[in-house]
Amino acid sequence: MTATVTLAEACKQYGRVNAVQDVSLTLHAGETVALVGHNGAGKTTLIKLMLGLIRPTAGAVRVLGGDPARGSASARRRLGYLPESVSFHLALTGRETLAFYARLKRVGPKQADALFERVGLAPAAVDRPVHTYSKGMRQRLGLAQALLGEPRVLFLDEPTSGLDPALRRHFYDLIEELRAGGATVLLSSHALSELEGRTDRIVVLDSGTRVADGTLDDLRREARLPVRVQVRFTDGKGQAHRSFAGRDWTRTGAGSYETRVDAGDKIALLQAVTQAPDAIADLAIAEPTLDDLYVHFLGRAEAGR
Ligand SMILES: Nc1ncnc2c1ncn2[C@@H]1O[C@H](COP(=O)(O)OP(=O)(O)OP(=O)(O)O)[C@@H](O)[C@H]1O
Repeated sequence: MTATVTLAEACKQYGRVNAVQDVSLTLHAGETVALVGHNGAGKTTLIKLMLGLIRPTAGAVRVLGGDPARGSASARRRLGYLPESVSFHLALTGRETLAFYARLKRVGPKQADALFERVGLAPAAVDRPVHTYSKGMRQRLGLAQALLGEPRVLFLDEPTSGLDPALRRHFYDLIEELRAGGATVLLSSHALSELEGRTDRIVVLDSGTRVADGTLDDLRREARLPVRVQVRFTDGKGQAHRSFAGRDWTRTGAGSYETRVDAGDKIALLQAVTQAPDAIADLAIAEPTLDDLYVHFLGRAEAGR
């Protein structure tokens, strides 16, 4: 895998605030990485370091083989950025706005026009002033701006906040296309549940420090959180089920019970549970969600302080 972004013990201090502390991180071509963390965890600061908008107080940042803060125009053209709050000149139309950014990136108007279709901005809207746009339309325009010049590395700060489910799905389809085309996509988000299955890797930041980094499976293995097994019995004899298959079960509804089991004991429990198939109307296994993992890693970081 080709590394496109490398941070080596990068730090950024604002006065006494350690916005980013000793973060080492490598992103690769064709990889979608989610950057998650609480408000003020340092996500935007980290993205600005990678964009070269600010310089690290200590450590090193390399993007596409160079120092992004030295910012050669050709290197910048290969980066795309969608900021958390997109603010456009409201009197300009969508087409004028994109043409403005296209000139800055030295991209021809044809490519800019093609992007409207790619991000799903309707032709009827393109020549209307931006002040008439809904939040979703502005976000599409923002994304078109970020995609100008076919960037090799894309930084998207809270890209789906405020978007309805259909728009979010369209947005993730686009991200998948970019990833398949070999781009590196880093997106910061608070919307953990929607990231599951949509990113290759998750990086958790807490108070400027990287506290976890891996695939969802890696994080699950590391966290060793219990798996929830839920069973619905064919009869409603409550008491008899509370110690079913040699475990304690908690009633969750009529005939439904739940128990928590270490990931390593899951198969043995399922074997025990399915010994009496006629007694079981339904069975479900709930792996720890990204929300569960996030709470775990933040709690662990707090305990270490
Ligand atoms: N220009 C700045 N001057 C001073 N402090 C700053 C500056 N930018 C960020 N900070 C501080 O650095 C820390 C990290 O902020 P940052 O915006 O990177 O967090 P974030 O994870 O993006 O937060 P959010 O999810 O709320 O957008 C915060 O304590 C913030 O107050």
